[in-house]
Amino acid sequence: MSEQQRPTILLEEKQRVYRELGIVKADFAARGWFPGTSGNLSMRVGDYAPDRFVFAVTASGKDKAASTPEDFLLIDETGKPCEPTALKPSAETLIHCEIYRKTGCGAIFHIHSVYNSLVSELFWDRRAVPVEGVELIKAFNIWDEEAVIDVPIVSNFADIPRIVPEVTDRLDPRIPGILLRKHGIYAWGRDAFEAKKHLEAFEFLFEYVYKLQLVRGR
Ligand SMILES: CSCCC(=O)C(=O)COP(=O)(O)O
Ligand SMILES: [Zn+2]
Repeated sequence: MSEQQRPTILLEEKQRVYRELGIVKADFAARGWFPGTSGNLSMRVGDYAPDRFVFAVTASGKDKAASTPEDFLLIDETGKPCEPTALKPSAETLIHCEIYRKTGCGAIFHIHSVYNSLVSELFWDRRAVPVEGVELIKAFNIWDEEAVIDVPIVSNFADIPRIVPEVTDRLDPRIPGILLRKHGIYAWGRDAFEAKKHLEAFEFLFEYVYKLQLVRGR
């Protein structure tokens, strides 16, 4: 996107988004959701447009439990920084771009946890984690009696651009999340509040599904 075409980002809007992401980052770090510098967060900045947008994303490889003035940078829809910066965007920025493009969401949170990694491997043969009739499915605004959902799982590759088409193919408009095999989960929502709600629900459900398997001796 050329300098001229780029939507104007108000300084106050950028600061508001950085502040909000900083609060989420500290919260998730306190829960142990960023082991070994893993995980990344992003949030849209400015006006929404389906094919032209800007978002703030975490800088790559940082200790996400620490709070510094260099935690976030602005990225355009192609995955490139929108302002001159020495910071490196998250290595997984292209996955964020694709999720924004496909879903129109406002915030995306990615974490690695033991339970999301376990279920992504346990159910790899089905390419989805089935969750049956658990109340917390309602967190995804699915209110059917005894609802059954399938949380998609896609291959994980060291080469991130190879993951992008897998995400494109498997995104389910009803399910605001996707698992990368033996890697972690991406969860999203209209805003940071909703993305966090979805992520918390996924993590609860993955722990439940895993423990249910154990209890049933499978
Ligand atoms: C050490 S974790 C490996 C990379 C990863 O999966 C991740 O979530 C963090 O990458 P980033 O570049 O966003 O720090
Ligand atoms: Zn990751």
